[in-house]
Amino acid sequence: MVNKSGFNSKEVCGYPLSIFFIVVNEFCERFSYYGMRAVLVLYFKYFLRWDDDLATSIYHTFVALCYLTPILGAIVADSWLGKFKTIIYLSIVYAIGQVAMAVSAIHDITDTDRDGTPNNMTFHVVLSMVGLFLIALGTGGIKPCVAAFGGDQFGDHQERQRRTFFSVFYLCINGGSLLSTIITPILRAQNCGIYSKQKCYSLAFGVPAALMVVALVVFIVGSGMYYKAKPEGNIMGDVCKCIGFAISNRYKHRSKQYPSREHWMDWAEDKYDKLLIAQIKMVLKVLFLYIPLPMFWTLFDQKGSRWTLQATTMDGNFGAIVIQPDQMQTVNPILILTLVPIMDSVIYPLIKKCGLNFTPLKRMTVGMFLAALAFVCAAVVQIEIDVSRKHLTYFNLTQFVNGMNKPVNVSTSEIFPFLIIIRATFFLQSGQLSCAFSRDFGFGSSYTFFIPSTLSLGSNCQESITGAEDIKPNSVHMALQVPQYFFITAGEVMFSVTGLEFSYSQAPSNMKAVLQAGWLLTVAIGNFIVLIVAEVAKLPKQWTEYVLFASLLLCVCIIFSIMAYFYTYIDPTEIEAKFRRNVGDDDDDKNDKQRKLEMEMMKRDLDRSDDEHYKGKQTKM
Ligand SMILES: C[C@H](N)C(=O)N[C@@H](CC(=O)O)C(=O)O
Repeated sequence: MVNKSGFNSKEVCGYPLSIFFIVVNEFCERFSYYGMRAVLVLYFKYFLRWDDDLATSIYHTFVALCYLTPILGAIVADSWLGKFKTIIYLSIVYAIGQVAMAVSAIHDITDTDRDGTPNNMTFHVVLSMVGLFLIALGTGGIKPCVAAFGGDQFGDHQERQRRTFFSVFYLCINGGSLLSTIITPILRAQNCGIYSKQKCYSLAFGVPAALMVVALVVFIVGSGMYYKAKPEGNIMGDVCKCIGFAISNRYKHRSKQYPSREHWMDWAEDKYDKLLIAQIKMVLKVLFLYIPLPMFWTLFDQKGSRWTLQATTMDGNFGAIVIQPDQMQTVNPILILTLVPIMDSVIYPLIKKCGLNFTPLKRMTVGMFLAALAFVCAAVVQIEIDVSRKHLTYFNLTQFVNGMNKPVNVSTSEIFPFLIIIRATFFLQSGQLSCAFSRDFGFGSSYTFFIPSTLSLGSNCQESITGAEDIKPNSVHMALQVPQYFFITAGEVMFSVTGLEFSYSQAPSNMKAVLQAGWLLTVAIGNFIVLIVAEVAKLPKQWTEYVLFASLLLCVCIIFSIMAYFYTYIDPTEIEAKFRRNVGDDDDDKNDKQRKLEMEMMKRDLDRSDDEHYKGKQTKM
């Protein structure tokens, strides 16, 4: 197949062979990212010994950084290295970051007294922060490049195949996320260590690190097959310069003696191309609409922090299997994989059949509302938990009272025979003699065991050890989190999937990446808002914080619906074509005056947005 730039690529069933490598790369990379992210907040809390607030703050700072760096990646790729090299270099940075995380979680490195806890916590904190910074740089930097690089592999005649590629790409993201969110919490729950045993965070970070190396190798293997477009120049820089010039020119001509112009961007006309100005106006219109959006992400991304911490105080025993608190996050990709097809093939067509025009902005508004509802559910669950228990912890706190007149060493290993139940085996040792006994634990329970003075070490001590329950096991079941996951994921489908499509359709051809970067920026800001609200509000009860977030999103949802009502959909391709016809056509026999008149009319059209409508009709909201 020869694509638009004359590049000859191998094809399989009408698809460029090269996309196979890109899709596998994405699967492994998302596995790596979501796998590491799933256990991150618990690593902060139980390995680094941070409190819930600090763990939540650093978690959201990290996520925010991951969504800030795409701008950097897009600039580097477009104006300097090109997408291929950017992906390779930043993937190496990313893999190094993941390895640093895995090493930072090996407690034996600094566990000089071999009691299972690190003795130099600063080493672990610094190494993990460096690791997280490199991961944020890597994952964010390649984010805008990989999907676009995949899109580049298709020729103009392969529109249908390109669309299918993006669907498969999205499925790979969620497939990778689903699998890793199941696997890494299992790895994290194991005990491992050289001298003493600890929860195996090193393995939970090590496997994502290995997957990132696999992602890189797969991408490099496909190297000879890719179409590698040359960097197109820094469009983001051009946009900023043009806006900067419009503002400074407007300021220079602020005196009344200068006639005003229809739009403030028109002040850039003295230096910049009219087409570029028209394209920037389209982008600004959408960016203005983005202003309330971060609040959605503020709630959405708390799945990995507050909701996971909430799950640690709940009972994960589902009969045949025991679900780890961090594994509850898998409900999101599972629901995504089921809800997206249901929405597309049943719900939306049904709404259309009822005669309702469920436009993208209406869907996004409903998505916000559903996310607010999810937090109301989270608040109700939290009240239930607070009523059921006072001491909240997932990990079993166990202490021993030694009735013998000699010191006894106690060590433990937890066994998960395919996650059937949490069973801990304790080894008691004094000199050469030892014995073992096992107990089943409920989630969150705490026990004190009594070692009787008559205990005979060296024989079976299963029956001799008695225990008293200090803290009852968590009684509120993790299944109660399913409604909040359902609403937040339904919200994600309506808000995020629609929003991405909306941004793409409303962006001028050369500025789709700019709008994608703007979209990702809303995610970053949303994560910063979590920090600000949590810090400023400092609410004593967790459920009140959930209610506060739900109320804030509800207010923002109302503001967004009003803004959306006044938005009129445009068709950027048509507007661009009109401009090109008029600006670049030297053979045109129209005289300058007439051409100028037409240009003015089009500009007015664009400013008022009353000639182009969503799907050819006047569509508000
Ligand atoms: C796993 C999420 N449901 C998902 O689809 N995430 C996307 C979009 C995003 O959050 O950036 C992804 O990881 O690319």
